[in-house]
Amino acid sequence: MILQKMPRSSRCTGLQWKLPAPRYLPESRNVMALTPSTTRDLLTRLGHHPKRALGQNFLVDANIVRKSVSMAEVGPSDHVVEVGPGLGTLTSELLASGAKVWAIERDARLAAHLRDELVAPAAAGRFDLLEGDAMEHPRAGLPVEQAEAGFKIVANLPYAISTPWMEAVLHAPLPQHMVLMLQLEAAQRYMAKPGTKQFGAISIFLQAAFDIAPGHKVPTNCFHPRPDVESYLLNLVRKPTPFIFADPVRQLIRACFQQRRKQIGALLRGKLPDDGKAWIESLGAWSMDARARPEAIPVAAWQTLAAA
Ligand SMILES: C[S@@+](CC[C@H](N)C(=O)[O-])C[C@H]1O[C@@H](n2cnc3c(N)ncnc32)[C@H](O)[C@@H]1O
Repeated sequence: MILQKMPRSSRCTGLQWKLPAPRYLPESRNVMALTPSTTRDLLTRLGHHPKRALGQNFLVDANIVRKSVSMAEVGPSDHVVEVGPGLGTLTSELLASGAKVWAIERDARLAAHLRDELVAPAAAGRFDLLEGDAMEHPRAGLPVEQAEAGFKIVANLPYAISTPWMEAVLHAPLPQHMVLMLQLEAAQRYMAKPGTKQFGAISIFLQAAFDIAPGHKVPTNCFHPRPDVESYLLNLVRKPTPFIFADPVRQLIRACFQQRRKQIGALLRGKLPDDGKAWIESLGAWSMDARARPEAIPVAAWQTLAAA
């Protein structure tokens, strides 16, 4: 499905975004407006029933699609990773921006559809599709040299893998920018501040490397079929000096949050050569001591644990 003549007004209630003009793929072979009914028709034509296990809730709102691409400021020189292109809705808009897209899709039927529809002359050489599991290829097969030179990620993620996938992505080389559709609850955990119930290991790993730019709640009627949960479009911009936690430190932090009501002094006993005493002393800079609970300790303090 190639998008054209997208409606300017959002079908989703409550969203008042200033939108760029729609962009088109000039050589489209199968022109179709993006609406719930055209999406249903396409699924019928493909004989495809959305799979709950693969989180197949397809975007049916052109404004959200355009907004995702414009939030990531995608342009012709960009290399963009997309996880789960599905019917190719977001992919088409990414390609229309002139970017090179590296996508990974697990569903064989959808992958075949994408190969048929998106290897259009307009996108020739700019669409690289891997059929497989994003947990095995979190960057969709983007070559390491290209990843090091710079890339972005724009995706409507399968919600079931969002956190382990995010953990995998938070290793070097990091994307410059990520715009991700997520379950609202997951987004709230990623954005959580210390001292809140949602603050956890993933909040620390993510916020050490990325600044959180303004995002948006997305209503369930922007998808077909409608998901049971609320969604959020998360906008993440890599920090000028991003911090990446080494795996052993991540394990230690995760272990601390598994007993989040315990005091940090007790949690680190036997886990570090000096039982973490020197690091705990350094928590004084944040007016904390051995009695602090993991959820109260700020991201900057956790970063110094790497040196302990
Ligand atoms: C929420 S849908 C998004 C589809 C499309 N991008 C859209 O916005 O309409 C998630 C997509 O991810 C695919 N998917 C699910 N698990 C996956 C995995 N482990 N690796 C790669 N793709 C996966 C699904 O088949 C589906 O196409």
